[in-house]
Amino acid sequence: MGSISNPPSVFDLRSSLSSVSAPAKNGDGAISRSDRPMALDLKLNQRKIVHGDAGYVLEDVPHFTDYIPDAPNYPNPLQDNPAYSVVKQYFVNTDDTVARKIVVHKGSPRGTHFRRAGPRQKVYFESDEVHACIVTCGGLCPGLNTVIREIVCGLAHMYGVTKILGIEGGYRGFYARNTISLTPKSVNDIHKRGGTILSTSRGGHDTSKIVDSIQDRGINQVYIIGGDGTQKGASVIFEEIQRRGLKVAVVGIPKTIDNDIAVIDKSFGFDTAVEEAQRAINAAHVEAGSVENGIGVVKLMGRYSGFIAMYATLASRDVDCCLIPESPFYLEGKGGLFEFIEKRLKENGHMVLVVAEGAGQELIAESMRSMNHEDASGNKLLLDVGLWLSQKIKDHFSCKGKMPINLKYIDPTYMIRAIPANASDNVYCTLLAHSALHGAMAGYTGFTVGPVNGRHAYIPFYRVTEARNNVVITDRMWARLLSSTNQPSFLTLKDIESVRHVYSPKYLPPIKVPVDNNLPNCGSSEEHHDDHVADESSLVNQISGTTTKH
Ligand SMILES: Nc1ncnc2c1ncn2[C@@H]1O[C@H](COP(=O)(O)OP(=O)(O)OP(=O)(O)O)[C@@H](O)[C@H]1O
Ligand SMILES: O=P(O)(O)OC[C@H]1O[C@](O)(CO)[C@@H](O)[C@@H]1O
Ligand SMILES: [Mg+2]
Repeated sequence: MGSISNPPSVFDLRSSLSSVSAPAKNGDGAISRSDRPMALDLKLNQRKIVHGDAGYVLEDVPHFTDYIPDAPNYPNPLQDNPAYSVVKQYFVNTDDTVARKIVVHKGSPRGTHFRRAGPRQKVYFESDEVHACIVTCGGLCPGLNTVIREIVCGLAHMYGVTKILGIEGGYRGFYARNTISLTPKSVNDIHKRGGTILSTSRGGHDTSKIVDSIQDRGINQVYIIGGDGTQKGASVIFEEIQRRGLKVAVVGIPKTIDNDIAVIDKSFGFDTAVEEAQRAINAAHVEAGSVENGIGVVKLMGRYSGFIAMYATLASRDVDCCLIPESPFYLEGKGGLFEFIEKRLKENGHMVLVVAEGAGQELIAESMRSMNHEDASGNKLLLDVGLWLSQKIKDHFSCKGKMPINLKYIDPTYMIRAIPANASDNVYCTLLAHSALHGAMAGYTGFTVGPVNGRHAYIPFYRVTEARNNVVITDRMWARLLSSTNQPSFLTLKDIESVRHVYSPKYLPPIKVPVDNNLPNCGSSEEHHDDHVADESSLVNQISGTTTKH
């Protein structure tokens, strides 16, 4: 496939380890601790990067043979399976890779690629040797049970695996709970239920206790379903397993209702959540449209990323304003939210506002002077922006001389994630589960599965854990939203330039917030805030829209 380069932080494990003399192994095929060569320790956890012609780069995932050079392999039993053996080219070509970027220019380098997911001709487990386990961590997401079901049924029906354990209650279940046996019969109907039959948790990641439990139980395939935190946890479990020289495949299946996992096209359950959010937005629209100066406020999930709010808004077309964590906003003065609400009420007599739970946190902190609480996993605990914003709007319009309003606040947050997956998410979950188990059977480990530009791929853990997927407010999708709602962008040209250069909510420049500590604030809405005065330049016009919404 091309030459392998060795820049300082990059090196090819397979070629380097082939020069390490084969160490002694214990009964389960693992290299015993005392016999493990130093070279192995030093070369573990390095990235596998292969360079090819014309700027081609493969960011490969680890394989058993990287640290167990003489791991035996066997023909894939699928070749004798009547359902699959008739499929032309059922097995993936070992050289198939998936491009990270598909929009390219003449002469641009071929760029980063990932190994294509799917069944291989050779497997590194015999069917009766496999002892798999499945764990779900983090928050709920539609489709969790479908993924569990499809891993169990896929392993059983395609590879004849009979030993599959469910780890209950997330990571801490490895060392603090009993396991449950999973069979195709016991999981048959679970995709019709929301939640996870294995239950889940935050916190409790104790790497050595988890790996001890895996080793003690003789587990050799670990399927870990969860979000960004879970994938970080899976990555350190994999590192420890590799350090101990165990033949154990560690596979991450990305789960996040917020759609904030990098590289993959979309996370499962996201479409279902967006669909369910429509019901709340419809209710807000009906309520707002049935009274004079009605305002419907809907809070949707999205801790750091506003994808659910953005897509729910775009899908609904009833939303007048969408606020997300990535796009700072302000309330008072020219170009502020209150001015926009007043304008829209005068034009239409009602309006709907969708706010992602992570939006406006700095504004709330400013007026409440409290923040920085964390959950068991270390995630920031958010202040309730929906309640806060509703109160602020009510206070503003209750001032003498302002128009009377009728505001209804709808908070469907948990309702959009505690439901079963819709049809397309269910199919997507099947593909994820199959990609995961084909990869584990083929000896790959330390990877996350997911679609990249429509093709399923094996992605190294570091790729999905080192950055978060955010709505890019200088991209066309956010511009589409702004032109659909015709809301102000709340940004100056300077802000736009800053987000272009360093895109991440935590790097957003501090926004000058009008003083709003005294409730209710009946200050003049004519007050000018120069930092936010809408600039008439073409860029601002392009993203803020100018026409009236009906
Ligand atoms: N950096 C980390 N290293 C090891 N384990 C981690 C790390 N971050 C999180 N975890 C563990 O991963 C599990 C899930 O993390 P978290 O609660 O952040 O949810 P998540 O996987 O990000 O899902 P969600 O999308 O619901 O937030 C927890 O048990 C937590 O202890
Ligand atoms: O209340 P819990 O279970 O901690 O989950 C809430 C969080 O989980 C998510 O759904 C996913 O991270 C966020 O949108 C939300 O902030
Ligand atoms: Mg998370």
